[in-house]
Amino acid sequence: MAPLEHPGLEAMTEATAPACVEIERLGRHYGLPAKPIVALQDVSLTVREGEFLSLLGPSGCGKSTLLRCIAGLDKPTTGAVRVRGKPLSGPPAGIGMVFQRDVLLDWRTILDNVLISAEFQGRGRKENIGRARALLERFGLGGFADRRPWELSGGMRQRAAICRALLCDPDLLLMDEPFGALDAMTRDDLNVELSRLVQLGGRTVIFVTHSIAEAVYLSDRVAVMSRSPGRVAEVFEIDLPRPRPLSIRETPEFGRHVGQIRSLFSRLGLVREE
Ligand SMILES: Nc1ncnc2c1ncn2[C@@H]1O[C@H](COP(=O)(O)OP(=O)(O)OP(=O)(O)O)[C@@H](O)[C@H]1O
Repeated sequence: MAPLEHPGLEAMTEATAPACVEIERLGRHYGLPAKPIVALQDVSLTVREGEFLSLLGPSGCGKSTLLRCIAGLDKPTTGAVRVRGKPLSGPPAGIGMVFQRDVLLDWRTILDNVLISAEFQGRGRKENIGRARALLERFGLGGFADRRPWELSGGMRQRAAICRALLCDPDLLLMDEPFGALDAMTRDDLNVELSRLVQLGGRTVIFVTHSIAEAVYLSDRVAVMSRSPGRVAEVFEIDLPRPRPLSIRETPEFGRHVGQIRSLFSRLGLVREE
């Protein structure tokens, strides 16, 4: 069974770690060339190995489009994405993806839903059962392996979706607003679990969210996107120490990061100040 951790990378600093994802002057237009919908324009960004980067911005600014381009599920109109130096021509090897909705198959057990990613990658089911069970255990679903998705709460289903994404030990994890539909307590719970996972090893994570506090809590850097057309307006370093207990959200340093980002939101006209 492959280890759940990625030892080694944690010692690297942001400056010394090699680039994992390089986005260069990326543009994505939809619709007719005569009347295009410009979802993204001139986006350049580098995400380093082992880094947790959040894409933060209002609805419709192109966060999901950018994530799909990185996942090789959508093709840029202009510019390029390289993963570990290679230009994309489809989903790159070694990625895991978690979507806004859990997309579990109702007719399969939770264990079999988790094992789907091994099946997709042509890996043996039997060889991966132990790892799938270990992941379910770690995410508090040990007793639910034989249940069907409709027997679980929204938070439990999303946990199962995360286990599925982690099964093949991806070194690049792409998460498209995975906790957006959850209640605040479940969201806090999963934020803590994800933060622990990041702490364990040097997995690179790109995480889409609408929530400033969630982005600050989880990330090493936060890229704030502006709307129409979607661009990266500014990238913020979050130098809060890890591990990060939830109580870090009550510290002045946390408040300072949130305040800086909120003030950019305000300057960009993304929030209304009464
Ligand atoms: N397949 C598509 N065809 C046409 N337009 C699209 C398509 N996908 C996205 N768009 C448009 O591109 C823009 C960016 O959409 P996208 O879903 O990437 O935004 P988002 O920031 O992820 O939004 P949300 O936070 O609401 O999920 C929107 O104007 C959307 O209507």
